[in-house]
Amino acid sequence: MSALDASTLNGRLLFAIPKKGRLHEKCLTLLAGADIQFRRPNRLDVCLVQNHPIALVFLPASDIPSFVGKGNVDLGITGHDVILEAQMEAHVSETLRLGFGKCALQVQVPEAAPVHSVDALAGKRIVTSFEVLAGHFFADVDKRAGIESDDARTQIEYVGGSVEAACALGLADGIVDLVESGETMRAAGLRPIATLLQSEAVLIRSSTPKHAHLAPLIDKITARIAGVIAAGKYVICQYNVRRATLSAATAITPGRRAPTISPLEDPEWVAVSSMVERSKMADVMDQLVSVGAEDILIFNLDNSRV
Ligand SMILES: Nc1ncnc2c1ncn2[C@@H]1O[C@H](COP(=O)(O)OP(=O)(O)OP(=O)(O)O)[C@@H](O)[C@H]1O
Ligand SMILES: O=P(O)(O)OC[C@H]1O[C@H](OP(=O)(O)OP(=O)(O)O)[C@H](O)[C@@H]1O
Repeated sequence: MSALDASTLNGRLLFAIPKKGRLHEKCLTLLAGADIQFRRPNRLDVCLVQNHPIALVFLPASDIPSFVGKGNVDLGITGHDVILEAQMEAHVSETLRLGFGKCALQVQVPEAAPVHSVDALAGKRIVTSFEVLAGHFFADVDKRAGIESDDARTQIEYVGGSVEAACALGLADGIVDLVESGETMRAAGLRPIATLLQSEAVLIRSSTPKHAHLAPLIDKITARIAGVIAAGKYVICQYNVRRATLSAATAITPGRRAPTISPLEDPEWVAVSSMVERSKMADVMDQLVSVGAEDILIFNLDNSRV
């Protein structure tokens, strides 16, 4: 392919994807599920989609909120946390929660430190990659502690990564960092004392889009991605049940709109098919057995439009 220039991108919907890190691979899986086809040339952070008038732009997750918020890019996937850190929440609409990249932003201190609430960190040193959110949070802590002079305020120091090492290195009394499994925190000998926010990956678009003609394509891509997410979230539960206990069974599997009920050769029995949340599947099957359902089968969904 020849080198990209602005005219190649003209008229295309620009869709920002995290170029590396925790969200990257999951985004590629989503794009494949939505049949967004592309080949990314080595080292190029912009590439053309083959089957839609879209160009993918691979950017650091933390830069995506401002690109979308300022309207330079039409659509993006990033973390809810970095939208708040970039102070872009008024400039982007979070149109879909994507169900991955779930984590919490927490204040952490060394296991052995005699610190049990954030108030004990007032005026101390905090290291973080989230200096805006940590700054606002500790401004409140300082206020509660009656700290007014600039010299006495909690010091917020930015680092770009490996935040968890800061206390052991003697650089901080506490850190503000993301926690998912808690493995990194425990390995670094830290414990949480407060949660600033919960986050997950989200699909975002500009609140003040520059390219009105792209709205239908944005809606179509959003619907496709929603379908892929729903397909991962739900399973199809199918079973046979006596007509006499049908209402008890369908109360357990009401479906998203209504269950599908089909007659069987035996007039006393019906077959029921219904969408069930994957996380509730085992519980639902136990309950169906308890009301006399038989031949209970679960099917995965490859894709959906619900
Ligand atoms: N441990 C985690 N579990 C789940 N989601 C996470 C986790 N860490 C980060 N995230 C989410 O992924 C986003 C990107 O974080 P990640 O650490 O991958 O950044 P990055 O773009 O690779 O930058 P860097 O490598 O410079 O830290 C975060 O803003 C957050 O929403
Ligand atoms: O609770 P856990 O499951 O251990 O995940 C938390 C870790 O994940 C993130 O860092 P990442 O590994 O993405 O690397 P980074 O430190 O370079 O940002 C975050 O900054 C924590 O360090």
